[in-house]
Amino acid sequence: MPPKLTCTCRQKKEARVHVIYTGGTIGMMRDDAGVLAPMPNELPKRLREYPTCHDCKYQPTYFEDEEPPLVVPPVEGAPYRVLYDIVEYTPLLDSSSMGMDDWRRIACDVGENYYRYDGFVILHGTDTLAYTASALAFMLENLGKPVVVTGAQIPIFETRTDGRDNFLGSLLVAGNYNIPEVLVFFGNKILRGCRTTKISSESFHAFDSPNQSPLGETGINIEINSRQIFRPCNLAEFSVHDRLEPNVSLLRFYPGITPQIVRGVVSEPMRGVVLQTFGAGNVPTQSEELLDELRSAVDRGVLIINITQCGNGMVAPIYETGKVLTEMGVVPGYDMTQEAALTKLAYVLAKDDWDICNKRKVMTLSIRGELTTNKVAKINDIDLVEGVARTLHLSTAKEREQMCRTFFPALVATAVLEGDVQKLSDLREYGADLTATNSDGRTALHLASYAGRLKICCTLLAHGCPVAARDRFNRTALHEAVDTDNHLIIQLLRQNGAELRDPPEVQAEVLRALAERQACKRLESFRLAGANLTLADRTGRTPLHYACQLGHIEVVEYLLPYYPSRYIKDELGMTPMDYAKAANKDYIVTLLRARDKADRSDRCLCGD
Ligand SMILES: NC(=O)C[C@H](N)C(=O)O
Repeated sequence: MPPKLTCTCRQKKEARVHVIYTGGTIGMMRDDAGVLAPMPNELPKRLREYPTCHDCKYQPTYFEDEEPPLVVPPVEGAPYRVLYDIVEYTPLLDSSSMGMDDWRRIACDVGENYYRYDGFVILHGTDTLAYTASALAFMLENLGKPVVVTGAQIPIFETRTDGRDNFLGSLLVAGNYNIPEVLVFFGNKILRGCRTTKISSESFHAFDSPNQSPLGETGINIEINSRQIFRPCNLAEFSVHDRLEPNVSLLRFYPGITPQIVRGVVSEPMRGVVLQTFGAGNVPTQSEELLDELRSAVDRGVLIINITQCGNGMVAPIYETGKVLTEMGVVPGYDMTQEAALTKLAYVLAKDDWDICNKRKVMTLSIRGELTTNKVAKINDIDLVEGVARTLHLSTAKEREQMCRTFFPALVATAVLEGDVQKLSDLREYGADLTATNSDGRTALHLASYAGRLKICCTLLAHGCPVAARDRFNRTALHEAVDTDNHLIIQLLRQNGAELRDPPEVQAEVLRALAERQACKRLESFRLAGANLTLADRTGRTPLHYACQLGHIEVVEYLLPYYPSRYIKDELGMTPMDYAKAANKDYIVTLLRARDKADRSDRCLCGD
């Protein structure tokens, strides 16, 4: 029999928050010498006695078999009354003593209680709080509820404590806001967990997220910047990834660092290393020995990530001293904090079903909003690709490749139609195949020729897009350029070896129709594309025969220079002149005679 609720249902607007108390200053007490140490069983007991932390008059809804929950006193503007319970860890730890096993324990406890609560608060020491918050952000996959990590600089039992505000603020955020992220609430700021770093050992504003503005702030009101929230665009079920690779390390460069020190860090059994380099990602390049240590580690399969020592900004390949790392296969970590880079590396390396290429790739992508890459900033379409990869839960290289095969042609087509050469190059760099064909067998070059995009045609040809590719209607890019009378593109394609290659009888029919329709511009397009304007149809008649018979003066004038002989006879033995005379096209007869005269005098001048 399920346990009974003390109220028939949750009729009241209540939210349930599960608090996990791991240790840290927030719950510590001072001994006579003023030294702080954790005190087991004190925090939950005392909180019931603090009117600011527990409203003893409120009748909460809870199951008969559980302890009555604590209740946050009413807060103006908060939609829900927050009920909370606390589980206390044994032993309570100063966060300096915490490690991967503790992150795993917290993640699993969140996992086990996930569906019973609306949100979670983790009470934690401040010293390594940013590491735990970052690790949880990666380990809690497809998180759909807030998990707020907080602590204090002064214990909650003391008069000047910051712990009470941090604790209550965290409870309110966890119970009232739909923020599906691991957050850090500290000193009135709501920060993304995997962007956070500790910046002060004394200030109440002990945390900051250097490359990302806060997700919210508390003042008179709680203000949430909803645009900043990282919302997973999928409906996948929440899960805990509880494995982490322990053999990961941080290596901070400093002037004078020796190859031996580098070797000590990157050698067996190390599987991943985060380099904290100078400025925009630079290392000393004078020592080949030092670079060789890194190079051979990468070759052995050690996943090495490059982040900056600077509090602000990101690694970017703008200096020779930084480029050397990228060239040897060190992966840029952009603007990740050291906490995010290390914990992400431990998480990614423990994904046994991902191959090394995929692991390297994921390290450069934002999977929880932990980094900004200049690539993503440069081209929004790639956000789309990443978004779709996340939505579809694509994690293996093969799955991503399949998705890209579907997506890239559409993105390439957009870049082609917009004439955006930069976007096209970005897409290519990102893995798009510019020579690919769609289901109709058409290439990007077909489209660019049709759309009249000369520069795009040049780029595509330079990247090996086949000039002679025929679609399922047997048409080439040259046909597209002819059909749109784009003479510059026709010439470009011809210079690159394009040919019409249509059967002569087909070409002759087309040219006849053009002469009849007086389409001189199109005739010129065909000529530039390599067509022979004197081609005769099945009756032996050329375009000039038809133009003369119909009296199309402009067409006759256009065609004449391309006819070395105007006395071509059709199957009836008739020349163009015969047709002009028979149809009484006197002006054309005059034109043809004038042309004969001019030819004769040309021949005399040449001495023929
Ligand atoms: N303010 C604190 O919580 C510092 C403490 N040493 C800890 O990290 O557990």
